[in-house]
Amino acid sequence: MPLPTSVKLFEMSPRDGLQNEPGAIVPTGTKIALIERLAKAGITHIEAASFVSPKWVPQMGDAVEVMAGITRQPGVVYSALTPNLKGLANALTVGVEEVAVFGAASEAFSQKNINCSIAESLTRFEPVLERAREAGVRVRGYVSCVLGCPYEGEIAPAKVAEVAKALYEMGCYEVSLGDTIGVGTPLAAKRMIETTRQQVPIEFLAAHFHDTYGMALANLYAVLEEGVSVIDAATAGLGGCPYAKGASGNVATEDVLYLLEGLGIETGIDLQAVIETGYWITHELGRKPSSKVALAKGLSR
Ligand SMILES: CC(C)(COP(=O)([O-])OP(=O)([O-])OC[C@H]1O[C@@H](n2cnc3c(N)ncnc32)[C@H](O)[C@@H]1OP(=O)([O-])[O-])[C@@H](O)C(=O)NCCC(=O)NCCSC(=O)C[C@@](C)(O)CC(=O)[O-]
Repeated sequence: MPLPTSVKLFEMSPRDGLQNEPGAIVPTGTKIALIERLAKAGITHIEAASFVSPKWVPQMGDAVEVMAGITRQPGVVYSALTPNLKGLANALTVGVEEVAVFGAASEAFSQKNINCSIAESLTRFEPVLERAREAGVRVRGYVSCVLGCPYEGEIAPAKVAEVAKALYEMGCYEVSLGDTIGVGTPLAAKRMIETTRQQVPIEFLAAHFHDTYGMALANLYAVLEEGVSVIDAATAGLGGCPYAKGASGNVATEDVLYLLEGLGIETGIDLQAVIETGYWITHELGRKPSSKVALAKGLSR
């Protein structure tokens, strides 16, 4: 299949990037400033917060304040995770226009992450989608562990396809496929997409790859060749997974943009502005970006 001519980049750093940040809670003002910088760099889809239990994920405990505090730019979608009706109700109080539900292709991961089985999670999501529809809010769906699970090991592509199909048929406008612990390789990624696209049209699938084994860019190239045109990424490669030792964050936005620019694929995003944002947020967190492109290019000023 020819490569897509344009790609929608879904920025994950304020949510997936910061949710596992160890140590002190990142100040609300820093989260808001990050989101505003990302929008200024030309990113049009930003996962800004997570309305989950603060007991489970303390870093996301200020979701209401973050969403309410952003100066919203026209044309930018600020999305948030909502695992259940309580999360959605909280999100609606601050006028979200898009939310996401998140399931898994692994039973064990589903239990660890959201305290229920895959089947129970799908039953739980149904009223969330119904209520969101009534409120005019779009819902994205996630499937975790699509290329491997920290507890179950290999995951069958057919199981990924089954969960993705359930989310799509429930009304998710897009289903993002997460290599949560970054264990995938290009052939496995290709096979997983080949199987899943038989159940969900390719234009409704997104790739959400973590870079633990340094394979994320290779995996992305493999699925671009399959026709995937939505990529999730986190500026500076922020993030990790509490359930997988040594797991690193999402593939870095800077690295994805450099790859796409090299392939002549449009994103409308200013790479240098993202690099500067990556240096700024990692400085706030007391470290350096993990993006190779950011480290190679450095700061222009
Ligand atoms: C889903 C639950 C809530 C179930 O957790 P539970 O304990 O089974 O829920 P519950 O309904 O029994 O409620 C227990 C308590 O939590 C409260 N509660 C219940 N819901 C909410 C809510 N929405 N917001 C705030 N509070 C909530 C509820 O009110 C109650 O409070 P208490 O009476 O004890 O004081 C919990 O397991 C949870 O919050 N899990 C979130 C885990 C998480 O955020 N993981 C990271 C995101 S997923 C991810 O990163 C993967 C992804 C998407 O990036 C893709 C990839 O890479 O694979």
